[in-house]
Amino acid sequence: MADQWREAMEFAVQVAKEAGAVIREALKEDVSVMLKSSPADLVTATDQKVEFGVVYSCVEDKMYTGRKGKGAYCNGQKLQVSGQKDVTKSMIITELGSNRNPEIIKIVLSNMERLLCIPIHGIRAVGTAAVNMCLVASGGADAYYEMGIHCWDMAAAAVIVTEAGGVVLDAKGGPFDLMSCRVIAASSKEIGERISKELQLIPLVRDDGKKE
Ligand SMILES: O=P([O-])([O-])O[C@@H]1[C@@H](O)[C@H](O)[C@@H](O)[C@H](O)[C@@H]1O
Ligand SMILES: [Mg+2]
Repeated sequence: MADQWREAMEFAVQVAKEAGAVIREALKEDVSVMLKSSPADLVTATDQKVEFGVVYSCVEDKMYTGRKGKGAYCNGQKLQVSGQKDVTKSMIITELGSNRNPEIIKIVLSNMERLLCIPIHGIRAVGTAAVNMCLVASGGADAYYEMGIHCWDMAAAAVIVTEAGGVVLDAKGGPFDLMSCRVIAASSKEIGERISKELQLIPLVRDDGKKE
């Protein structure tokens, strides 16, 4: 796993340099620094725009990478979303999340119920936002949505999804907002927007602390 992290680090440093970003010394240090500071994904932004993302799924030993305008890859193989547009044929990933407030749990479950009743084909939960989004990028699922996650959960994978031909949207529809703590990643705009119509929003505190 350390080798994979080093590879991710080297890729990150190389792309960041090309993008003219200032690289923090910590990024060049030992892999253990990264393991402490970034558990699942690694991302560097230029002018507040995400340029590239790396997600490493240690369970499967899969390294997902995506770079704006240059495509998305898994272990070197080009990624492409399923392209599914028909929500009734869609396999959707979501998570139960970590919030144990009974009112929030009710919303999470009722959102799943509404989607199942459209009907959609099925729902899966893999366990982590970053890998869920990469599954959409690789065509293994047609969409993923979640509310209550953070910018570090989705920044890297958002590039990977869009570079694989998918879309990232806000959970209420409209443009994706990295600081909003919610996302829909989909294989097509049609499926993403259809899902957003069914979702009751969960009250959240944004990552940047701004009011909605
Ligand atoms: O354990 P935690 O960091 O609060 O939160 C988890 C996230 O890290 C994960 O990416 C998300 O998809 C899960 O649903 C869960 O919420
Ligand atoms: Mg987390």
